[in-house]
Amino acid sequence: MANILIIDDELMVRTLLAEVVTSQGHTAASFSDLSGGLAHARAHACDLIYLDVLLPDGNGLEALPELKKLPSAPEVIVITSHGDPDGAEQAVRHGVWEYLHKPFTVDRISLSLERALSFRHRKIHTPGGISLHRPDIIGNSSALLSALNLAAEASSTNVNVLLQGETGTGKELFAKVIHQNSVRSHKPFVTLDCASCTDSLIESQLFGHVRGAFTGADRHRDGLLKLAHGGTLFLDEIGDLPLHIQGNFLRALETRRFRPVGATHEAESDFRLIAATNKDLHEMVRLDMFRADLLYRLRGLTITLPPLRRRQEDLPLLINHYLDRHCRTYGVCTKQVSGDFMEAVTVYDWPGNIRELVHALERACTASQGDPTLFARQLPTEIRVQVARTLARREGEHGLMPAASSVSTAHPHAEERIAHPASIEPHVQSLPHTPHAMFGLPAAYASVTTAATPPTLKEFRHEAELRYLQDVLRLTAGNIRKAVEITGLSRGHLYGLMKKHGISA
Ligand SMILES: Nc1ncnc2c1ncn2[C@@H]1O[C@H](COP(=O)(O)OP(=O)(O)OP(=O)(O)O)[C@@H](O)[C@H]1O
Repeated sequence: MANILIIDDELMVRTLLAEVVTSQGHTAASFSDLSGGLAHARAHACDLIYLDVLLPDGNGLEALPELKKLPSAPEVIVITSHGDPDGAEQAVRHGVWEYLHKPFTVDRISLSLERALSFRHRKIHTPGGISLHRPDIIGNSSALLSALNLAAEASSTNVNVLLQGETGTGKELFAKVIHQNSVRSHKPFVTLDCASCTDSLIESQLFGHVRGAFTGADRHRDGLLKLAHGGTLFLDEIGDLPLHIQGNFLRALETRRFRPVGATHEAESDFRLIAATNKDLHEMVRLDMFRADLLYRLRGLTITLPPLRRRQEDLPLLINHYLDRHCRTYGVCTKQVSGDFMEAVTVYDWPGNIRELVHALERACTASQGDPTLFARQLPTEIRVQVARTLARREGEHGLMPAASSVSTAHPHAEERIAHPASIEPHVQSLPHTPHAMFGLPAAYASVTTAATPPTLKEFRHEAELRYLQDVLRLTAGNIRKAVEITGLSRGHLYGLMKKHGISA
């Protein structure tokens, strides 16, 4: 049984809310003004407060900071007038559980009450907050955990969710996890990538069409809104939703009613919306490319996913996870990563985020074949080019490279097996290369992006191979046994390459 406080100046609203609350076995205390409600909240522990915005003695939203600090930390449902998106937005920004538009139905109140109390129950009974089942979302950085907390909150509510973040940060993954953890999990999760549909197609994709609605419409077809009934509609790249459809979609979002193309009657669907974008929707609103009222609606709860470069502490976990997966997929031996590999992935800024990391690991995995250790040279060339440039820039700025030992490693054993640049410093002090430059990238790298005629891939490979062999032999002081161990080549292959490049041990 929960204790519910109702603060609303309309008798009808107080009566309706109190009836629903008590019919579900909870207690209700009602007040028509803010001061009476606040006094009650200070004196009695509450689980949930229904709070009207416009009250005779003040604005309910202004009382939110005090209500949130109450020892019982109640959930708050703000009651706003219909068609007041700003009030709704403000309510959400104040961290309230949900907002209800007047007039509301008994069903709507019951549903929101049930969800708010179930959220509270889980919050109170789960140490450290609400749990979220997220086997596919890897990482424990604080930036990711903040996003996961919001996802947990989103999964306990029915509010619209807007996922923001650069490409490859996991927006679709989060959308699925929110759906899977919600009460709608047993219903469909329906996806539409707004960027991949033509303007003419997107309307019938969303709303469906009747037979004969347009040339080629030879039969009635349900749209995605309908298919998502009871479940979740995930609109990816919502910034690409054509302007002329945004109005109809907004209406569907507000009323859960819409008209299929060519139909005379409206259809209904109880869908929950999760939208994603990597565009700046506010800027699009400013440029009249996106409707402001739709943006307000979308932002019931906004989750911004951090780029990988802001959560580098997750790299070891992500690398382990995906290396294991790729090794299983390709049936190759389990891989470890070397210090220079970790350094490279830490220095690189991953503009394609986790998607790019996943592909880079896959390529490294296949490139390394039977070698149990991955080296930086097995990363895609573009990544190594960027790493080389960044390191060179840093060297220019600071006069020296960052210490290799400062780079975290996922596999300390790999470090033991592979001569760590830091551990061979005495050998190389007199050499023109710094330890990093030894296993850095050949000079041809710079010309790839700067020269008028960049080297061919063959020339580039040749130089990289030569430079690598020279560095390994310098590092091992010409010890072929050690060079074989480092390179992972057979003795015969190593000698063959040395001969090709005219190198003697
Ligand atoms: N935290 C994570 N843990 C493990 N894998 C992740 C994580 N985040 C994303 N991924 C993986 O990265 C890839 C890209 O993720 P996803 O498609 O969800 O990104 P997105 O932000 O929706 O990208 P886009 O904006 O380009 O559509 C997927 O393979 C996904 O499984």
